[in-house]
Amino acid sequence: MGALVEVDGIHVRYGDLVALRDVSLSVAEGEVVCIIGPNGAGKSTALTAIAGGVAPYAGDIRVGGVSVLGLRPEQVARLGLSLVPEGRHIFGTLTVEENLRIGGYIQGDRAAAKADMERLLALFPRLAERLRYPAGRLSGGEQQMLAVARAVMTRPRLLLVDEPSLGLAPRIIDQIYEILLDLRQRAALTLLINEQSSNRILKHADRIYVLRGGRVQLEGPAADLRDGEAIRHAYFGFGEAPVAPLDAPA
Ligand SMILES: Nc1ncnc2c1ncn2[C@@H]1O[C@H](COP(=O)(O)OP(=O)(O)OP(=O)(O)O)[C@@H](O)[C@H]1O
Repeated sequence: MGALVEVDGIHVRYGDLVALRDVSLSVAEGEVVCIIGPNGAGKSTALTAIAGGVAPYAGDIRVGGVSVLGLRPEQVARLGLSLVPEGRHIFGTLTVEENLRIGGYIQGDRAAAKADMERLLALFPRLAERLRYPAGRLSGGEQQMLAVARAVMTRPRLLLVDEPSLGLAPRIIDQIYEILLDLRQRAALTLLINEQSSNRILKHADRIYVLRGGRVQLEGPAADLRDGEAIRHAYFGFGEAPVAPLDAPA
């Protein structure tokens, strides 16, 4: 069997702006793959394209061997994919429990959804303590946990997560990653994660793609890139002075 996700030379534009140029990437079943890159590199566009939210004008994207071109996002979701978008998009006026039920509703099987919710709440004790809170009152980290938990309630085999660290304290980011990696084991999840900075990711990912200016500048096993030098060059451009340390806030 081929890779679970195969992105094959895609080009994406918004009007006159070309956001992705000839981007190819793949994610094998069970892998944790991370796309890193600065603001505007095209990371969100890549995830959105895989999830069927924006159509490439050239190239192909296959999930589980099926081309997603021409499919609506809900049809792509049925191939076993769930996207946790940047900014989380939880329903702020609904309770934590209601948000999770929506994920379960999408899955369809009520008994299985109930069992899933119980298992997930054991993994997310902070959510379990706040089941009846309006989700909009949760902290940023708790909202991120809820967004991940809700996505997992749809029983995906592939979870796409757009910048899970954004705006969160280091300790909370570590917790989110612990949970993501735990879910990878327990729920047999394959993960494709966008991040702006690389230090945590190099610890957790199997493979890395560096995107800048809409192009893949570098790809490789995280273990080969740990010293950070190749990533710095790809991230900032050869011959250009780094404008900020990789992990400095944007
Ligand atoms: N809906 C849209 N309409 C027009 N331009 C867009 C749209 N979405 C993204 N862009 C542009 O496409 C380029 C890539 O954006 P994208 O959000 O994919 O980058 P990113 O790497 O995810 O950046 P960030 O880390 O800031 O989210 C940027 O120049 C952005 O302004």
